[in-house]
Amino acid sequence: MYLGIDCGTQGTKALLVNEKGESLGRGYAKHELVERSNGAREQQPEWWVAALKIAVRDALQSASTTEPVLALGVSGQQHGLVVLDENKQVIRPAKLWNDTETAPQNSAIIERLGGKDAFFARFGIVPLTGYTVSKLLWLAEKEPENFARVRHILLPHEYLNFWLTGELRAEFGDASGTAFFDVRKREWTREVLDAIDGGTGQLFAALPELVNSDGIVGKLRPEVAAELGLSPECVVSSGGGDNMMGAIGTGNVREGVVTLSLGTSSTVYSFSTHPANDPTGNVAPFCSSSGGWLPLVCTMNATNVVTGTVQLLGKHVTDIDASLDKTEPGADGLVFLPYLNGERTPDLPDARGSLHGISSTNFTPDHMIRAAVEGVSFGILSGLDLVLEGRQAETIQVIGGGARSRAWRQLLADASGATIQVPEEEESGCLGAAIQAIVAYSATQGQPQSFADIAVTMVRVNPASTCTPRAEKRAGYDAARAAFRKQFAQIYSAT
Ligand SMILES: Nc1ncnc2c1ncn2[C@@H]1O[C@H](COP(=O)(O)OP(=O)(O)O)[C@@H](O)[C@H]1O
Ligand SMILES: O=C(CO)[C@@H](O)[C@H](O)COP(=O)(O)O
Repeated sequence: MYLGIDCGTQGTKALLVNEKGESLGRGYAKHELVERSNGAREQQPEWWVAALKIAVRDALQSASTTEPVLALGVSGQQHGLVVLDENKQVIRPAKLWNDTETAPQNSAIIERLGGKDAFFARFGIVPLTGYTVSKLLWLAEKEPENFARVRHILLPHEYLNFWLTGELRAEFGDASGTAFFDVRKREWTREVLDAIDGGTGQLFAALPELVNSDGIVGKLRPEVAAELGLSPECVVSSGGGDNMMGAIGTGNVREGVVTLSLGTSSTVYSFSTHPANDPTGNVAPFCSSSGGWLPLVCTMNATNVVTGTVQLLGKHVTDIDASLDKTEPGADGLVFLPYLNGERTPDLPDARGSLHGISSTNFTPDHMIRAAVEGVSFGILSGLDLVLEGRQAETIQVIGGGARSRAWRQLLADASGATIQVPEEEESGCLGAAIQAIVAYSATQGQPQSFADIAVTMVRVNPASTCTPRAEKRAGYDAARAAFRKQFAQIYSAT
């Protein structure tokens, strides 16, 4: 059997599968998250390791078979910065993808490279707040002693691969989210790092070697294998960013498939054979982890806003369906701009959330919950329009914790006009990582299999979760989206 591990923002999941795509066991452990009012969002890499151990242990204990795990793959939250010293020890907590404390450094690095247009022309990407590059400049400015000690730069999934195998390696999909990577040439860019370390070469020398998305990083360290209850012969694939692995796990390895994730972040993406060409940076031109590219829009506020709202009102996420069922599109005029953590798309790292249009008829918990769900959904549906360049999606694969809400899925169907499907295996990041492990393992056996072939066998839709769009609701959602855009423009058009 094969193991997929997904280190998300809120927790780490592990999934055991066979080559038919049947899940054989699973485990989960939560992470702590340090959030400060200045926008800092940090985690200790050792927390991910601790959660991985619990998740893998529980997956193995719950497994219906004792077959050996032949290969594993790791999916990880994108963009986080892990820095190691000369002894390969972690120097400080990782700043995460949703850290907005580094917004000034993001602007500064763009200016140092000649502005947004010049950055895009040279490297095919425009750094947004949250990408890895600004975290390095922040470290240089705010913690020069720590900066001087940096000898290795890793992303979260690469750190876990390092812990598992002892090898320092990177992979194209996750590397493309650093903004010190040329997404067109698929190689590291020294120029961007020179603008941070003054050309000493310190940072460029700290970059790991890149391996192909179907390649392997190594085998498990014997002591790690013993601790996890796995064989030291277990192969570790290159792994990748959680969106790249979610793409594989939803069959988004060919053009025409659309995936929308409702996790801590909300993301929407669709496989492409060429890099996205958006000089505004709104559509991220990331590489996929199955050989091509993955144009992607990410918003920083998703289930945190909805979960926070229901909890504030003394309710539970399972109450969302009832609130959506009891209220109509537009929440009777209540508009929730959901930028509690600042925002990445639109590019407003210092924004904050706000409620508008409160009246005596809509000032109820149900309307408040609908307004929160609509605020998050309208933001990511605008992202969908950007990724598809205005084309209508026929079906969308929805994943992440929010996909569990039947009424939220129906809202997405009604507002987008697309049929919403949920994969049979809900943990798409884990499944994608396991599929990648199978691809990598098959190559070591001299019988290489392709991502597309395996996805056809292993990725299935759960028909019971499908939601088809209701034409009679479309006008209400179009009006609600227009009201949302108008409110947004009133506040932010001058910025
Ligand atoms: N039925 C539900 N409806 C809406 N949100 C839910 C539901 N179940 C779980 N969630 C939310 O999903 C989030 C976790 O999603 P997940 O995709 O696992 O996040 P991440 O990968 O960022 O760690 C939590 O905020 C949780 O409250
Ligand atoms: O920054 C991005 C995408 O570019 C985020 O999607 C992170 O990869 C975090 O993912 P989740 O924890 O929400 O799954």
